[in-house]
Amino acid sequence: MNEQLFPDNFLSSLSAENGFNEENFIKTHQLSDAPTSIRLNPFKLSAVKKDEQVPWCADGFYLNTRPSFTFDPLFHAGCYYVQEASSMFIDHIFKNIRPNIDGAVKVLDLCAAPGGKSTLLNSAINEEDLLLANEIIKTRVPVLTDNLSRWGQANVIVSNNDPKDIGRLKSFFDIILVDAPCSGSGMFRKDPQAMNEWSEANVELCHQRQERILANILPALNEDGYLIYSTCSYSHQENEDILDWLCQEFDLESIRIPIYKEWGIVETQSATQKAWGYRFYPDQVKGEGLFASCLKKKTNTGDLGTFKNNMQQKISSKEIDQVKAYINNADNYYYFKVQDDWLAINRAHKESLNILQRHLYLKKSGVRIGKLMGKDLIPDHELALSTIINKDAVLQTELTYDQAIQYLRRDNIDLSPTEKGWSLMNFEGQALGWAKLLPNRINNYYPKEIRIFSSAGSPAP
Ligand SMILES: C[S@@+](CC[C@H](N)C(=O)[O-])C[C@H]1O[C@@H](n2cnc3c(N)ncnc32)[C@H](O)[C@@H]1O
Repeated sequence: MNEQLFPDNFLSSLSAENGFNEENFIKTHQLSDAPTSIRLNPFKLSAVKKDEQVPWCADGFYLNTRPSFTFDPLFHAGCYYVQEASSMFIDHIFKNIRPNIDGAVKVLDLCAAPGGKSTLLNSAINEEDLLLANEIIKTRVPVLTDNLSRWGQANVIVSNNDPKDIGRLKSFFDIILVDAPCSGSGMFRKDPQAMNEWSEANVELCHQRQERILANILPALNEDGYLIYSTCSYSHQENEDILDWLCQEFDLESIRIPIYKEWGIVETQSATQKAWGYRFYPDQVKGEGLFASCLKKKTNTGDLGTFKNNMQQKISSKEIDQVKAYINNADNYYYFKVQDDWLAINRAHKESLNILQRHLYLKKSGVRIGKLMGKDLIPDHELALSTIINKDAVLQTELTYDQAIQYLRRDNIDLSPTEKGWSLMNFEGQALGWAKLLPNRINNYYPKEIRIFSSAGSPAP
C-alpha cells in the first residue's frame, strides 16, 4: 500500500528523520486535503473573507472552503496572495532577525518566482528597505513581476539573472533568502504528480545544485548578514546536510529561531549538531511540507568598491513635475525613464538602482508610471495597482461585481460614463486597472496577458 502511494524508497529514506511519524504521515496523505490559506496585503486593507489565523504569520489566514480566486476581483487587485501556510514561516524568521540589523536593509529573494515569498518579504520590509526579487528562468519572470506589481510597493526591483551574476555584488545584501529548487516531496499531498519526479538520484542532483547556488550567492551577503535557506523537501541531503556544509565551508553560524510547541513544527539539528532547522510535516502542522533555517555570515568578502555613475539621464524638471502630480508624497521618490516610460522608486534606492542596472537584467524597477504625451499621461497598469498613486489626480469608477468581472475579462462593460478621460476601475474601492471613458463607450485597458481567460461562468461573489 505504502509503496503504491509513494515513490520507491521514499518512506524508508525518511525513517530516521527527527519527528517523522510514518503512520500518521501516510494517513494524512491518504485522507486529508491540503488546507487553503491566504496572506493579506497589509498595504491594501479590504473586506477579504478569512476564517482562522495562521499561528506563525500575522497576515496569514486559513479559509474553511476554497473559493474561486480567479473570480474574486480583490485577488486581482492584490489584496491578498494565495500561499501555502507553512511557507509563511519565513515571515516569522524575518521578524526575528530584522531587529538585529540597524538602519535600512537590502534583501534578496534569489529564487523568487512566482513570488509567494517575495510578496511576503515585501510586506515585512520598510519603505527605506529594498527588495531584489530574482528569477533565473525567463519564462517565470512575468508571473513574478505581475504578483509584485499587484502588491503595489515602490521599493522592489525584479531581475532575471543566474545566481553567479548576483554573487559579483560583493557584500551588497543584508538578508538573502534562498528558497531553493528541490525534489519537492513537501508538495506530494497538494500535487501528487510531483511523486513521479521523485527519486534518490534526483535528491542527490538537487543537493548538488543547492550547493552550487549557495556557493555562488554567498559573496553577495554582507558580514553579519543573514541567509534564510528553505526547501519544500523532506530529504536530509537537501536540508540539514546543506546546513552542515554551509557552516563548515563558509564558516556560517546557525541561528536558532524561537517557536511554540503547539505550532507542531519540529526543530531538528544537523549531524554535527552545529545547525538548527525547522521541519513542517503535514500530519503535525496545518500546512504542507517545508524545511526552513537561518544562518549568519561571520566573514567579510570585500565590497563592490566605488564607481562613477554615468547613467544619469537628462530629463526635464517640467516633465518630472507633470509625473509627480500622480504620486502621493511625491518628493519621497526618484523619477527616471526607461525608453519612453516614467518610473518611480523610493529616493533612498537611487544608488542601489544604478548599481543593479549596471550589473543585472532588470525586469521591473519600482513602479512604472506611464508615458507622457504632451500634457497628458498615458498611465501604466502598475501605477493603478500601486500604493503610491495619488487617486485624487485621476477619475475613479466604482464597479459592481459583474462589471468588475467584465472588466477583468477585458470585455465591454455595461456602464454609461458620465465623465471623460482615464479612470481607475475600482471594486470595493480597490483599483483593478485603467479604462478610458469616452462620451458613449468605455475602452477597456486591462492588460491582455493577465485577463481572466476561463470560460466558466463567474460564481456569485
Ligand atoms: C521553490 S521555487 C521558488 C518559489 C518562490 N520562492 C515562491 O515562494 O513563490 C524555486 C525557484 O528556483 C528557480 N531555479 C531553478 N534553478 C535555479 C538555479 N540554478 N538557480 C537559481 N534559481 C533556480 C526556479 O525557477 C523556481 O522559480
